Amino acid sequence: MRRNIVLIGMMGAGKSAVGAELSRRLGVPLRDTDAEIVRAAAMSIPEIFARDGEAFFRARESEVLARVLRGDPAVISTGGGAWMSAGNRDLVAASAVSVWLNVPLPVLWQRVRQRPTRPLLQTPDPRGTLERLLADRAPSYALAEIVVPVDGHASVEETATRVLEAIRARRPDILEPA
Ligand SMILES: Nc1ncnc2c1ncn2[C@@H]1O[C@H](COP(=O)(O)OP(=O)(O)O)[C@@H](O)[C@H]1O
Ligand SMILES: O=C(O)C1=C[C@@H](OP(=O)(O)O)[C@@H](O)[C@H](O)C1
Ligand SMILES: [Mg+2]
Repeated sequence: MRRNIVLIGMMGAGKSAVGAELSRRLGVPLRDTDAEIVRAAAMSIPEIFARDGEAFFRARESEVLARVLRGDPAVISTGGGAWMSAGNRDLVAASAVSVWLNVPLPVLWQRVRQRPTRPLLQTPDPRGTLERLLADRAPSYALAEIVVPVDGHASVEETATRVLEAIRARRPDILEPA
């Protein structure tokens, strides 16, 4: 593989799960920015948000993203907010292909509703919050180099196949051996 593959999209889009499947298939490491932040801080994401705030988390996220982009080609699963920073988008564009997993709101909601792991959804109306975040972020996500629409029926494996097909169609160079 000749370039990093960076998965972007909303909470629950499948960036972590599909990223893991892609890394297995491609035989390259998976770098999940949330997991790297949690490991370095030795705290969970809700703990980091509660103790240090979102701005602190975003700063660590940008540092981790820059570091993993400099490494050997990998599949990089970002957190849903990473793509909202223009600086992060520019960094990704310089050394990676960006792939938006575009998942409809009802599917996202089904996946994230029971989980206390996403501090941004700890609101009185988490579905409304998710809907507003999607509306705010979709125009930025649409700037991704590759957009993969994912419906609620596609498994993680099928979604990984769709991603590889989309990359082969748009950027066949990327999947050649480095
Ligand atoms: N295509 C899919 N089909 C079924 N379940 C999925 C799919 N993608 C993700 N999931 C499940 O949805 C949940 C959220 O996925 P995750 O990979 O953590 O999303 P993200 O990292 O984008 O927030 C996980 O429980 C995951 O197993
Ligand atoms: O959308 C966001 O702003 C966030 C998404 C989360 O990652 P996932 O997209 O992997 O859930 C995590 O980075 C944090 O809770 C903030
Ligand atoms: Mg994730």
